[in-house]
Amino acid sequence: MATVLSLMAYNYPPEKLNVYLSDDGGSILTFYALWETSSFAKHWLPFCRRYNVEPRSPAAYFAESEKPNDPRDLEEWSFVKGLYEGMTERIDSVVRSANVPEEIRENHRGFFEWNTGITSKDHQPIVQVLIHGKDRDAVDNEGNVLPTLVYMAREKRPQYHHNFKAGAMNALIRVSSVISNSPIILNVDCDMYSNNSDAIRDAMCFFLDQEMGHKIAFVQHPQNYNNMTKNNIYGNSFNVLNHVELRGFDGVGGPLYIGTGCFHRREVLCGRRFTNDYKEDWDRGIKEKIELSINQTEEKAKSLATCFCEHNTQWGNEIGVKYGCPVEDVITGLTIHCRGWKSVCNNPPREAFTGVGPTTLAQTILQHKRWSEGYESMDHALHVCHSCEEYLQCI
Ligand SMILES: O=c1ccn([C@@H]2O[C@H](COP(=O)(O)OP(=O)(O)O[C@H]3O[C@H](CO)[C@@H](O)[C@H](O)[C@H]3O)[C@@H](O)[C@H]2O)c(=O)[nH]1
Ligand SMILES: [Mn+2]
Repeated sequence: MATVLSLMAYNYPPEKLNVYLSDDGGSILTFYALWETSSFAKHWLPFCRRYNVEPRSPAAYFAESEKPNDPRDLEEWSFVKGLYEGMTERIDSVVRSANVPEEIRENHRGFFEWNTGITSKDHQPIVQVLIHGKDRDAVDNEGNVLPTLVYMAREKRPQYHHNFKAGAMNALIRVSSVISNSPIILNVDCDMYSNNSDAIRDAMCFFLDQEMGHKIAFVQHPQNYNNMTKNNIYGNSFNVLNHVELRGFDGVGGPLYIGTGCFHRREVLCGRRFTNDYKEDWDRGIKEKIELSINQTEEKAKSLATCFCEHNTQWGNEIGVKYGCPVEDVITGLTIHCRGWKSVCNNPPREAFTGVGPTTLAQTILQHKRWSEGYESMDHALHVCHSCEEYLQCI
């Protein structure tokens, strides 16, 4: 939930921010935690703005920040810290008992989705708009608009292949297209958080650049970790990758997509090829006039998160994140480059994203096995693609 709060608290107009949590486990516990988070956000966001808080993950901030000296600041700091600890204690206790009590379930209609005894591998699509930015009552404790906040769990059925993270990302692209449809999509893995509240503004500078902006498909940030061991004996902090290779890719039109901390143009992710006269439609977001009620929007979104909706379509192939490869991110980035686009690696002095990476030998081996298998399967796929071969030869 700290990830979600760090993203909701970006230094960016809240009416333009829409945060989606994709829960591939389809768990009522995650839904409960997000429902709690939506209330805490009403205190956290104004607090972040007033005190220019960094980082905006409350877990990271309270773990590293010093108590303020000014008594009035201290009072507010302690109040918000208390609210955060209260929330995490309630969530931990519900998770320990693996049950959301009836008196809590009555507070939000979203809990009804779990009334039929669903399991993580067999359930209907769930989309719940917890905060709707256009709702006049959806304001923080200072009366400011809140970002839209959506919970989603795509449909899972044992007889349908779910395509792992790529499948989840594609469902997210479709669901968000009927709720916000913003031209830029940022994806952040659940084990990372935003560490720099200006990261959206920074990334937008690349997309809006008068000379180069129209050529840029995505802005990728390095994957930094804050849990590395002192001697970093398995090399998991990826110093060479983050500080040399990612930048070095500039020579061939920019880095590949590495799965998290990446801002994409929606249209490009959905398969658009580059043309020199390309112009972004910055007003493409859902317009107020044609807006449906929250219920209608949720129903429409659910229909786009079913197992069946990708049947006989190009999703996972020509449209969206690619299927069939354990490194779905890298192959998707390559495909985008092959369609003529460029990308940018941005590594601001205050790291834009950070999170947890592998620290033990077992975790390291598991990750490298997955990546090696991914690169190997990609190698086969790319030999049939002429423009990819050209790009690879440049590398
Ligand atoms: O069936 C799945 C599997 C994973 N995920 C999500 O995918 C993300 C990444 O998964 P994680 O287990 O953290 O994988 P890593 O090994 O850390 O993944 C690295 O390698 C992947 C493949 O190259 C990239 O997608 C990741 O961004 C990159 O951090 C997480 O947010 C998961 O919730 C799903 O939504 N559905
Ligand atoms: Mn990870």
